[in-house]
Amino acid sequence: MPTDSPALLVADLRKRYGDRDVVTGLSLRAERGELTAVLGPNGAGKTTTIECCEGLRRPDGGRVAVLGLDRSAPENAPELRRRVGVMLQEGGLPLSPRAVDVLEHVARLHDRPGAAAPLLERLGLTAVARTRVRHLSGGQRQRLALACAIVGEPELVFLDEPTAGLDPQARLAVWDLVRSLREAGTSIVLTTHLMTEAEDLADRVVVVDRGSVVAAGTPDELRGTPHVRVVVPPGATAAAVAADLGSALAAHPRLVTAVEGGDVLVRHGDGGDLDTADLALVATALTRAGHRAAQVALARPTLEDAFLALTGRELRREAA
Ligand SMILES: Nc1ncnc2c1ncn2[C@@H]1O[C@H](COP(=O)(O)OP(=O)(O)OP(=O)(O)O)[C@@H](O)[C@H]1O
Repeated sequence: MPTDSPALLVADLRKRYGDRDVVTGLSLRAERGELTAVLGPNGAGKTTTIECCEGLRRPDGGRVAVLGLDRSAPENAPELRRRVGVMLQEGGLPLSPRAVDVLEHVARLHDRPGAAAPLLERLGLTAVARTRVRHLSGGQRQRLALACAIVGEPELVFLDEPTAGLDPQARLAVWDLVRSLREAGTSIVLTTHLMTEAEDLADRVVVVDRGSVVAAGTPDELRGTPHVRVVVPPGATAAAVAADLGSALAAHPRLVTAVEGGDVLVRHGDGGDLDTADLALVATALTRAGHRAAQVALARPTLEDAFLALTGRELRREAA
């Protein structure tokens, strides 16, 4: 069995529902011991992709290798069930048993499970441990589903939108747990449409839009470098301010001016970081060009900005 294989390798994955192509040649790689976030708007195909990786859906094309094992080979299924944890978006929990019984049942399916009680405590579920699943709130069920995914101490865990619908306190508890799993060396593949979740937790982010990967890298790589953002004052147009600023900065050819999203951005032509000295240069140039009312700031692009730049659409919008 290969030991240097990545936690997950997806190559040219394709899936259609009826006559609709939902995953259209998607390839990604998640390294062992890392947290890989699959980030994309609602409907981008994240769940479909992850369910193909979990063995819950049969792809129409492409290959999936999990921990170096071919996902489509039936003989690998028992081993993958032991070594991989899965948290489904809808929970997939039986409704009649009590929460603790579900968790202990799942734990017994694994070779070396962790203890149920500390996990319930960590996820704020101790008080409802003896409550039947059907009487748990949506957020409590979701946390129980997370507990079930990790109680077997799997090498790789798939978390499909683990914090969707949770209140801020429960969300922080889940993030905390996910961080400590990652620190303990578990490989994690997490889908999310929350930019902050990807930004704060992930070693690497795979950005998915309309069924394929549009970018992949560390959060820093995807965000790009700090730039100076000029908010155009009322009565002026971004194009006019950019043109005036470009002329005023002509003595500094490394500073490149462009219009983006209604603002004027100044970047390093060679891709380097801008600093406060560059900010001062831009502010002085704006004053010289007669745009004294413009607001200038050193800005670090967010993943939201990166997504907008890549797709021309906002992350929080439904995929068309
Ligand atoms: N079983 C199904 N039958 C038909 N269409 C489906 C099915 N499951 C998903 N779809 C459609 O496929 C597209 C991708 O859905 P998917 O759930 O994979 O996206 P997603 O990125 O996970 O979105 P979300 O963040 O909302 O969960 C959506 O348009 C969805 O309506």
